[in-house]
Amino acid sequence: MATRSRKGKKCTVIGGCGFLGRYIVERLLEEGYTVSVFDIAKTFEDDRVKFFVGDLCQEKDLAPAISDVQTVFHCASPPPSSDDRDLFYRVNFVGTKNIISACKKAGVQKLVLTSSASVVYEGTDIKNGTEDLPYAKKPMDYYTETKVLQEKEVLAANSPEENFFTVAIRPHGIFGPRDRQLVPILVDTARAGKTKFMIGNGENLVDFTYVVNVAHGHLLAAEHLHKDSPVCGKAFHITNDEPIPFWTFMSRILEGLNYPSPKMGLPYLLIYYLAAFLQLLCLLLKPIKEIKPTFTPMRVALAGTYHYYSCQRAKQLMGYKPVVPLDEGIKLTVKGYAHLQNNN
Ligand SMILES: NC(=O)C1=CN([C@@H]2O[C@H](COP(=O)(O)OP(=O)(O)OC[C@H]3O[C@@H](n4cnc5c(N)ncnc54)[C@H](O)[C@@H]3O)[C@@H](O)[C@H]2O)C=CC1
Ligand SMILES: CC(C)=CCC[C@@H](C)[C@H]1CC[C@H]2C3=C(CC[C@]12C)[C@@]1(C)CCC(=O)C[C@@H]1CC3
Repeated sequence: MATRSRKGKKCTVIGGCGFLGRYIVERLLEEGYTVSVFDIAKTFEDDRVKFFVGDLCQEKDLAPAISDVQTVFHCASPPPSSDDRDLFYRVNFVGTKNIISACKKAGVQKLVLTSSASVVYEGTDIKNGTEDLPYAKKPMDYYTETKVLQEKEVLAANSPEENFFTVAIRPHGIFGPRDRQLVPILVDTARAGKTKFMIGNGENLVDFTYVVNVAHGHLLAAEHLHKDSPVCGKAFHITNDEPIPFWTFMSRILEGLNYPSPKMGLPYLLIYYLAAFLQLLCLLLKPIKEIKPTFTPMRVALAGTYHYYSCQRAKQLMGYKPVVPLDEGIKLTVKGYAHLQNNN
């Protein structure tokens, strides 16, 4: 009993120096957990946290970081903007198999994976999609392709007979202060004068999820992960439960940072096929010059289609509900990015 209670509040966050990972760490500390962080790069200091710097692609690096802990949170991934197929495969697929193997050897009881709602997205409308939707047969990019492989691996590893329980959390469009993808890329796009027009008619509803709600969903999942729990071996959408027109959300952020927001829409299919052509051109020119287009087919699809998800399963099985409403999350985010304000 002593061993179990001693391990009970000890956990490791793999990818804990990242945008979401650090919020999970902060939430765990608030809840009285003993927290270790494993990451390939240490990006912050906190005397309450034990840091392990290593590469999850090397299973031997993992062992010291997960020794004597009950729960591992795995939220490491290469940035979705990367186009390095091999990196995605090594980190998200092979690396995740390393984590499963290392957890089982170390006697870790719970593995909480940060997956993505995008694992069912193929660039066409999804309205109030449930977790029962099939995995994307034709993922739109390498990132999504390896997130599908990763989630399948983790859920299949759920093994009550080995006292090893797994769960996958599927957030979508995570935003908040310290984000490295959404707001910084949006501001760069605005500064390049590329947000004069919106893609599509601006009516498509999308889930954007304030980061504290995602961290909250991860802790709820860990707390409900135990023998005979209906949570084991399942995926859960975690959203703000407030789908919003994509360009309304973007305009709120842009105007909050004093950038002009798009007023006119361009035909979605025209921009999508233009983006696909540009992607092919960049591929052909790669041996001569590396060009990274802002509007990739995936981003155009995300900007021009409906994609919002039901979190009913998380509400029913984990008692999930967002702790920060969307409007408040947007205000906190704008405030957190004052340094990116338009001063012209
Ligand atoms: N940002 C978003 O909108 C969404 C993100 N996700 C998922 O959430 C998770 C966290 O995403 P973010 O916090 O946005 O990413 P991030 O890039 O801020 O954090 C990822 C962390 O993983 C670490 N990492 C990468 N490769 C590693 C390796 N080989 N060994 C050890 N550590 C490594 C990085 O150093 C970084 O600290 C990812 O799994 C991502 O797929 C899911 C849905 C939406
Ligand atoms: C069209 C344009 C240039 C918009 C600027 C914002 C975009 C960079 C974000 C809008 C939706 C975001 C998003 C993700 C990354 C950043 C955006 C494309 C993810 C692909 C990140 C990883 C995931 O798991 C799914 C996310 C979907 C939404």
